[in-house]
Amino acid sequence: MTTEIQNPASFALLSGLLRAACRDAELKGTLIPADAEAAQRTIRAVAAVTSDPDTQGSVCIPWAYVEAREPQAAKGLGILRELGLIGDPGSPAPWALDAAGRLYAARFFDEERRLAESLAARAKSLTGEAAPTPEALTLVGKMCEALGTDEAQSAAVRGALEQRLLIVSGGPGTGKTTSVVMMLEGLLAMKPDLRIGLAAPTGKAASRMLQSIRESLSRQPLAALLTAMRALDAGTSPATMEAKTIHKWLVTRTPTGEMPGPGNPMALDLLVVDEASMIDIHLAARLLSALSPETRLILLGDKHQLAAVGPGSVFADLTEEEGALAANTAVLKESRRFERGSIVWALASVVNQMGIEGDAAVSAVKTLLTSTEADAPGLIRSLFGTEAPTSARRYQVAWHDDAPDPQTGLSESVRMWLDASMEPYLEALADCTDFWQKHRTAVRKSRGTYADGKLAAEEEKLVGALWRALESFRPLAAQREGESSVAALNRWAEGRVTALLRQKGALDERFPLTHYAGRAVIVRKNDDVLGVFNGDVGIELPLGTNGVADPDAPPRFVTYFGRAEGEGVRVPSALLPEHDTAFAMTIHQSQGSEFARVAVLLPAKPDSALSTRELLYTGITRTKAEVTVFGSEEALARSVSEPTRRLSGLADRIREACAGAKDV
Ligand SMILES: Nc1ncnc2c1ncn2[C@@H]1O[C@H](COP(=O)(O)OP(=O)(O)OP(=O)(O)O)[C@@H](O)[C@H]1O
Repeated sequence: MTTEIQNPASFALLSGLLRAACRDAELKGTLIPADAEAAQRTIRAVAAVTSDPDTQGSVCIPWAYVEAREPQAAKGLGILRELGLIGDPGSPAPWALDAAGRLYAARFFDEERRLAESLAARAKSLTGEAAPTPEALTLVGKMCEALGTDEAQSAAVRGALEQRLLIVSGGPGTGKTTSVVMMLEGLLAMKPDLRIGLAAPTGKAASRMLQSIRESLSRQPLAALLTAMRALDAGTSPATMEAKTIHKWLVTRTPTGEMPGPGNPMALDLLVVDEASMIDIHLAARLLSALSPETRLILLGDKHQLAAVGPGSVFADLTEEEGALAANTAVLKESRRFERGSIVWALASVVNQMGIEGDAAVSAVKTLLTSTEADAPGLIRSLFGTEAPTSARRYQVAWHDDAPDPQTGLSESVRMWLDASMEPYLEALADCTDFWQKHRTAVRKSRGTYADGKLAAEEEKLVGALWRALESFRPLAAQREGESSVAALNRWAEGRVTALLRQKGALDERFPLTHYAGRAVIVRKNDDVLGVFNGDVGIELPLGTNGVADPDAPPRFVTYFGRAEGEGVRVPSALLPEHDTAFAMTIHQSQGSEFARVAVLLPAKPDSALSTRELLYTGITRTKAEVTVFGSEEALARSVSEPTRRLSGLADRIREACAGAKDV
């Protein structure tokens, strides 16, 4: 979200510094007033560019961009250079101008350069002892053959053995996890005591990767990895495997007792990073600086997804076609989730302008979104020459363009969608509420489960159904606040839930309605002790009165976090780290999740800089069955035609660093 992007703040700080230095020079008489005026105008142009929503999240500003806004900027630039405020990269000046005319806050330039150098240093193919053994190569070759992998997936799997740096980009269901499992098998065959780190920008994504590896292993049993996982579970493995957020890895002390960093790398042979498109330039630079040049690094992500909230577009820069890291990059295109020829595959392809571009892509998206199940195959055939897959999952798509009303901030069609999607949730909540009311005074344990085993099992079943109902739908919005926003969706959903509770006499309105049974929440911070992570979604349940009802005490709640396997986790709501209501979430927050019914709310203002191709792509690819897009024709057209514009010189820096990199 624009307000969360940090780099304009840092640019603003620096433009303040520039301004102060100019004033100082003017006072000292080293600048004549006309020059001072030119310099000030230039600084104003820089400030305007950095606060422009179109360039937010950028790491640098092209000088030509500033000049376009302030035609006399070249003169001002000269003055600022003379004052020593803008220098060549590497000079002590607070601003740096690179050879391609990009203006950087010097700290950003330095980060970009350091990141590029460490990537380049590990980009060479491995030779000598680190090179893959013929046995390991044969092993992965056989696995790929048995699975029938295509060239890209086979190259990715082989690449993990042959290189210290591997970047794998692929959309949902393109086989990233399956490939990682085969890579681990091959690497464990070479080194049975492999120290494996799994990392992701969010705790939820990190634990999901471990879970996906286990699930993938159950589909495709592999001897070395299965043995290692079993031994890991039993605590007897020579190998190690741990999943944590990147932030957590960066504060986990190494055997030296110090935090990892330059000169004190993490004690790992391999680090696999998932959801790498969510990593900003600061985090990427920190992560690379804390890795030994010997550690293998595998970055997994989807280059078409939204860029990080923070500055930079690291993953997109690394996977640039014909970029310097092309030999280290594999792009997986064959999605098993959205099969070639299916409607979501077609939509994602047109949004990403693959095969169809420009205005044709805009009109194709509109036609596809308004097609019926009967006419979609013919349409897809005419657009792509592709037949609908016979085994494809059935998907439904729709689009509504009615405007939000000022009172609710939602359009009528969004409200209807939400009401229909919430029906099973409200039914499940009604069943739960009846149960809780019936057993109001039954004795409960600290986390709200009933002391009586039979009651506990019955409640777990009802709560499980409530959880599944919540996980079956999710409205996703581009905006947090205002019209067509997460806040407006949450207000509407909250109204429905509280109305049900009120009707059942289960709402104590003497107290503020911050907590109530059935409230969906999303955790904003990791808490390792409680075992909940940033991005985890839970449902508040009443804690009960434990047989001693105090009529004046405010009701207490626990938050239930469902798990794919086994019983959910219950955490007293009073202990929860920072969290928000989450019947709806931002498209940013939805990365890495999927739901049967998805609504994608485009920004209400058609010219909003939030409407980007990456936003629409990320939103529609969260679906498992149905996706409905809500937004005006203008907002939809802009979302298809506007790619995210993040300006950075990382691809150039990597090219320079690779050209100068010595053999590792
Ligand atoms: N080469 C292949 N041939 C057939 N099926 C495959 C192949 N590779 C992966 N699959 C299957 O495709 C499905 C999706 O694969 P996988 O979970 O590895 O994708 P992913 O890219 O990790 O997905 P996501 O990260 O979006 O969950 C799985 O059922 C997997 O078994």
